[in-house]
Amino acid sequence: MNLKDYIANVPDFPIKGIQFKDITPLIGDGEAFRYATKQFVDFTKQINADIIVGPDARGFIFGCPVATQLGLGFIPVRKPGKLPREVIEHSYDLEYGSNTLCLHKGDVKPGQRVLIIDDLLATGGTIDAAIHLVEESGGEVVGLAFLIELVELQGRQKLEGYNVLSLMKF
Ligand SMILES: O=P(O)(O)OC[C@H]1O[C@H](OP(=O)(O)OP(=O)(O)O)[C@H](O)[C@@H]1O
Ligand SMILES: Nc1ncnc2[nH]cnc12
Repeated sequence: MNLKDYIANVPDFPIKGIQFKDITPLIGDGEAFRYATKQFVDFTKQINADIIVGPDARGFIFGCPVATQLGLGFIPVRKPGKLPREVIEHSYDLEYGSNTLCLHKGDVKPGQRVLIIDDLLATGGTIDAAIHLVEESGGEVVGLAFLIELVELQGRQKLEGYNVLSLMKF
């Protein structure tokens, strides 16, 4: 299966100059969604992760099915004002703006083997923030998995030393 057939390119969204990669055709197709999830499940087994972390919001779409298929927990990393208990937070820039991500204090346990799953790696700001939060909690980031990597934006440079999987490169 060629997963690229299920990604729509949308020029100038959300602002002029951005080539937005729309994943909704992929997740709207049962076979394509299952195929992508299977790649993530195989990677999770291979690196022996014991918990999945996913950034708000598209990281939830791919992280949750992997967690349920393997009987692992899922921990959300969320945008500000969404998590009800005490959080730790980290701010970052992205391709179109800046943001802050939050993680409930104590959700990731010291020594846990964490796989972070997100839909897309662009500048790497989001994943870098998620890594900071997991490591500040004492978790060990044993893998980073993305559906899409935007190679020109060089997000991978921020991820040296980590085990990175991307299912598609644009
Ligand atoms: O590598 P980066 O430059 O950080 O960009 C990648 C991030 O950007 C998008 O999320 P966005 O913040 O747009 O939020 P959403 O998932 O709620 O749409 C995408 O889902 C990644 O999380
Ligand atoms: N070009 C892009 N397409 C979709 N999501 C993104 N997140 C950051 N850059 C993106």
